[in-house]
Amino acid sequence: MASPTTEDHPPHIGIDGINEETQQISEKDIVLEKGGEKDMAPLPGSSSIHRSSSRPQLDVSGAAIQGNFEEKDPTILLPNQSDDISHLALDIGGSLIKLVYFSRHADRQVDDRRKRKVKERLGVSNGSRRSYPILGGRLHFVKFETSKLNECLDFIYSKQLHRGGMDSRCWPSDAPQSENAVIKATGGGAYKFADLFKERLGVSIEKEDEMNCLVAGANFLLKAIRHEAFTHMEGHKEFVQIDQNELFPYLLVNIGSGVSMIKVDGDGEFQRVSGTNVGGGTYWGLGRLLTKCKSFDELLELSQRGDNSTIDMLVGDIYGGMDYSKIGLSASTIASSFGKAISENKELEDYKPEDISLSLLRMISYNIGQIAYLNALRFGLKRIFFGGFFIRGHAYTMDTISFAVQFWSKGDAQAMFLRHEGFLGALGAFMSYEKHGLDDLMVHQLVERFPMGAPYIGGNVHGPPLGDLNEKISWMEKFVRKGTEITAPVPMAPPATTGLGGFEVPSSKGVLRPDASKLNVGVLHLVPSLEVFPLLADPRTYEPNTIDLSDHGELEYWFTVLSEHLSDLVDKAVASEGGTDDAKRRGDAFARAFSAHLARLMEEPAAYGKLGLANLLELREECLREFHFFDAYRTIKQRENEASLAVLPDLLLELDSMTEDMRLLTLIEGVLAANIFDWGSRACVDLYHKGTIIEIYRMSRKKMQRPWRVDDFDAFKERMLGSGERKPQPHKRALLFVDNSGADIVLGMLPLARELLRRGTEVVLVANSLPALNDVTAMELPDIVAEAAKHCDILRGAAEAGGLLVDAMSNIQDGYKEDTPSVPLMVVENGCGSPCIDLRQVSSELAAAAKDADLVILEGMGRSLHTNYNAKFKCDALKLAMVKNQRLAQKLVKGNIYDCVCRYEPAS
Ligand SMILES: CC(C)(COP(=O)(O)O)[C@@H](O)C(=O)NCCC(=O)O
Ligand SMILES: [Mn+2]
Repeated sequence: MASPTTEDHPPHIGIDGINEETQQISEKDIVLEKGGEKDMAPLPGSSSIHRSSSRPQLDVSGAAIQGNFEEKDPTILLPNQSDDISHLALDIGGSLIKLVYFSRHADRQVDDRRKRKVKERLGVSNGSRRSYPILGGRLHFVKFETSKLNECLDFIYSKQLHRGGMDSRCWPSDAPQSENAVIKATGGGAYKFADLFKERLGVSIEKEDEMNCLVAGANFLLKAIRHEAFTHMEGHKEFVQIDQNELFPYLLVNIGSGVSMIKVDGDGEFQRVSGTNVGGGTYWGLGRLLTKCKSFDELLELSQRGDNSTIDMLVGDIYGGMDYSKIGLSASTIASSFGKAISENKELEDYKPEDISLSLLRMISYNIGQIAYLNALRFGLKRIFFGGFFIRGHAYTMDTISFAVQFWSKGDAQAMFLRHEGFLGALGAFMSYEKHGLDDLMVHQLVERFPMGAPYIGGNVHGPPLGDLNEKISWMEKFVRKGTEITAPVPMAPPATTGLGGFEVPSSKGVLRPDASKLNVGVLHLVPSLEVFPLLADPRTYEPNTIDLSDHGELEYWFTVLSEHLSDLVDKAVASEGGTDDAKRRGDAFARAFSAHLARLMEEPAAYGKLGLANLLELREECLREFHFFDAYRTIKQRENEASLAVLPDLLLELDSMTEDMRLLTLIEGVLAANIFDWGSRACVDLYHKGTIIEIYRMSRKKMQRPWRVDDFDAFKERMLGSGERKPQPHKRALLFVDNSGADIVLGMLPLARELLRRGTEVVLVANSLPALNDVTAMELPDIVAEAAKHCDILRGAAEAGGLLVDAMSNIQDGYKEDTPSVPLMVVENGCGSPCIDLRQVSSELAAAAKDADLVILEGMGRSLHTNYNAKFKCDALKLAMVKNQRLAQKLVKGNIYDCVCRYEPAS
């Protein structure tokens, strides 16, 4: 093997991100000044991560939750904490600077009685929280070209990241700066630019060993991020579920300017087993000389149009166009990179730059893939993860590396790539801050978001300062004008392979935008209070999405649906904010941002992780919130609630006059019929022009004849009412995942809840934490229940018992109240703000409520069809929805729009 190993220690060996020049500088800067002592930076391969003690640390003594303990992002008061914590870390490589920084969530101090009552009644515990608190907050990933270091320093300064507090709302920027402010950094530039940081920002760089950081970063990502690792073969990206218990050992191949290969055996347990000096720097350096390209990305983009057979010597060139099939080589396999150049009487100018670029890319990628595999073989490692910014999410590079690994291992080993490929070192440096509390965060406590702005910062497209809405909007306005390519979906060509050997031409074509890799990572929201829903039969195999958008036809269809909804949604959103000029401007920016996301995902569906329909619907809501539209359907919801509450007394009278059997059927019919009030469905919205709310409700009720398309009503009835003389035990506690406002909740789910209460079952209404379309929220529900309770003793008694009526009932005449003890009716928030629900990440109050529940009712298309249709529960489950989309009806239930689903599954 041509590449040197660690034992050789040749002077030219490439360490990721450090070129020869920076290494020389590092040699003299490697001695750290620390109180006059000389402290050597740890050598690569040392076995544990260096925990700084000179760094100010979070002082968690006396820590307490401020305000309400069950806040989604609880604020934790650290009374003994001085404000000089700087959770910013850097990886300053030869070509790129990577920043990871933490910002605390804005405080959301709502004095919410409902939550306190729920906590009291359900005994909500700390859940999986550890003994010391972690701050709810966000991890941001940003990068700059090293040549634009000044921009990076400006960015740090503008956000005051060096001053201690990450978030000017928490730690005012005019707070006195700590004398000894320190920032953790790794990479050669941590040595090279230390003085500049001191001069420009007044901060000292505390150097962290590069290998330690890479490993710590990779371990964190592989354990904490669900869709982090993926395979990439012949243009097809597939996320790999990593079982934490089977993660180690693995080979980490970090491709920076040079390449490091590290055998990782555990947290802080690793050894740099090999490396090669032929890496990203080689591609860029040679490529620049040979093609005159001005940037790495330009060179990479050039390769997309290249044909390496004009310059590489292929097997076919040697064998007269034939395969050498006896040893498994096709005619198109590269026999010798650049080999044709020796036999042709040509000069450099005679070769196309694009062919040269492709030839170089293939040469280097194959070489790295092959060396990586040989090292995996040497140590018996099955998993190889490739990271580093050489890869840049570039499909062809990944395909080439994968091909090499597959080819040489004969399919035994697999190359895997990481979404945060370039941030391993910076993340590791971040992890080296002591007691930030992130080391053992779990997958369900992290939610990744893709705001407009953050991913674009640095490089040639500049994003707005995060959090500044106004600048974000003007940036969106400029951005769409500038980056037109992002709004134009690129069709995906099927890969062209040649059977035995390599690819003829890059199989993963498409436009490589210069900012491509910036779009692949979002902001990690750390929400310590999220938990896995305890009633899932098997959380490991649970997949929330029913519709897998990796099917291109599906993807195209839903993208069209969402694009067509957009102008209507913008109108509603703008109207909800009074139709002001500011609202219109924000509406415009939202539409641009969401369209840009759609275009990006159309081009690369797995760019943000595994993509299902639920993710798209959630992205839309997130995007609205990003442009400060917090409840676009507020007025519509209010109007529909009022209209439905007005007819509720008549409905209850009608129900009470029925037999038990008849009543149960009418109640389920009522839920299905009222689910027609869905402002997310194009067909339903068209219907609303044709009549009043009550007229549409009646029409829908009339069409409810059984059998429904999926009809397990008889089984459900038998469980509820028994058969013959046998009267079954009522359920102890039912969780009702409610959906829309208006008729859906008032005339559908509340009467069903009332029936369960009447039968002695405790009822927990589970509603959204944040608004999404016309879904009812947990904040809104107590008032609706209180209004309904004015007409119903059962609801009133239960709501009182559940602590829902403290305020709302004070205006009811005393004479009306009864003292009969009642099973409680409660309301809990589900932890999300989407029309769908991922039960791997729910609020801790819902998780607590689930502990004693033996019946789950999921209602609506989002929660029971788009997600959870195939979910299995430990307890009885009923899924109720009207299918309000023709294509979904055909695909899921082989039926038609407005068909209904009543799916009952006893405890598994
Ligand atoms: C967004 C929704 C899931 C909401 O449905 P719900 O959960 O309220 O029943 C649904 O309206 C939907 O899938 N709409 C997009 C498809 C369409 O317009 O046909
Ligand atoms: Mn809904």
